Amino acid sequence: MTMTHSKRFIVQAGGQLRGEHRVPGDKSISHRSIMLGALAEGTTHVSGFLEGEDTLATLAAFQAMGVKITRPSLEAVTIEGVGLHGLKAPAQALYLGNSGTSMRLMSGILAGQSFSVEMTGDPSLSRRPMKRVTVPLAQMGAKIDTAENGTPPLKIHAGQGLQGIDYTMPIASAQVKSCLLLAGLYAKGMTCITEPAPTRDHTERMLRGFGYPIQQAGDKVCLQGGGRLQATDIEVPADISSAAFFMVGASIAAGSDIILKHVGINPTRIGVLNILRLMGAKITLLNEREIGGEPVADIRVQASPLKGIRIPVDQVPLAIDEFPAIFIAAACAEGETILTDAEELRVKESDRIQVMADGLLKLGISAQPTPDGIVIKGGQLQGGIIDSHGDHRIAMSFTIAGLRANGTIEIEDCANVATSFPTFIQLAQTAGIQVQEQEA
Ligand SMILES: O=C(O)C1=C[C@@H](OP(=O)(O)O)[C@@H](O)[C@H](O)C1
Ligand SMILES: C=C(OP(=O)(O)O)C(=O)O
Repeated sequence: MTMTHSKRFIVQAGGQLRGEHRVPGDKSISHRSIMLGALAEGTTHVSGFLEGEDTLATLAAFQAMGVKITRPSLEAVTIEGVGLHGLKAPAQALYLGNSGTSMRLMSGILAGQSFSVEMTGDPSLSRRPMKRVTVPLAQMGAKIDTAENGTPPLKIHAGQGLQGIDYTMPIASAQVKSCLLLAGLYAKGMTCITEPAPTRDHTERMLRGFGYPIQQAGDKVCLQGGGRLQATDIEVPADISSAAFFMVGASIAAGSDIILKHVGINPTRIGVLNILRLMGAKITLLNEREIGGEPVADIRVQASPLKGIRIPVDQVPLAIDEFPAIFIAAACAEGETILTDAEELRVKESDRIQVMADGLLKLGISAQPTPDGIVIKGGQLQGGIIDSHGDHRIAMSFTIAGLRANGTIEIEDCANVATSFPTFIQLAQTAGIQVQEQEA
């Protein structure tokens, strides 16, 4: 399969962000709503679902395994759960597109099935490391074949009979933690996962929401296999990872004043908010409330001068997907911003350290990659041509950069923005960015 280069964004320099806007539903929660809804007993109704290519890949995969899933409207999904043991062998390999979350979490679920199944992905997903899940799953008893270097496709063999595990993760990864907890549902005995640093805890919250007991103490989370999930209704909040582009945009563009409605502010997801505040951003949380076990707020962001900082290492896992946007804030800040302990950025949809550094250099900003981070010196952004390498978050970050550039920015290979934020261009235009999308 060849990479699609089918879309290009053209961003005119300048502008400011105004108004009240709601970005689409949280991607992590949307994936999990399909997975847990499918494995539950009874009918789960989801509202606020992210209609993105990644989450639709998860949805289609469960349909292919015999789960009846309907969509009464674009953002509403009804899942008729089949119970933990009701999935059926799909007729062919499950194609998961660009979505690491789908493949890693589903490998935990599929390791517990009585049928064999193969998972494949696009060229980006086919380069991503899977040993982080296949190694501990093998310790639980699973038999999984990968390509030679531990990358997809993954072939999961039937009926291996999993055992619980007490596993300390070498990397802070919510995908690994979630994969093993989901495998733990099928395992004999207890499965316990210890994380080296806190990561997003949607799986734990949602398992509880589906009535599954979870024990948590400090950095360790445990569950006992062999229980059942009870269907529930899920209201998905707006995705802070999508809101992040507009939080940075409003901070850097003079005169901006924007409100982002109904955004999930789970403490394990608000690294971007904490980091921007440390840089001097003016961010106010309004109308804080809790919906379906997740904290939510409207986020007001007003333009304000930013300064470079050394990013606290404890914030790194809490802002892991927001760094491309944070790097644009750093490029507009006074002084140097230093990021360390973030080597994980090199194995996302692209090498986000190198690809962002290359792009920032093209726009006249000094950006020095290091093995586990980057040093960015704020300055005047110029116009230029950027290769997003098919990475949605790179494409959206350089769109926001246009607000502070002194020339037109052209961004290549943007089709994958639809994986997480299919309405990005319309929302960006409505909010005040002069951006056009072209077929390339
Ligand atoms: O669990 C999840 O939903 C996710 C976890 C993170 O990945 P890692 O677990 O690899 O850090 C994040 O980058 C990804 O976009 C979504
Ligand atoms: C890393 C990301 O997603 P995934 O791992 O699901 O591909 C992301 O959305 O930035």
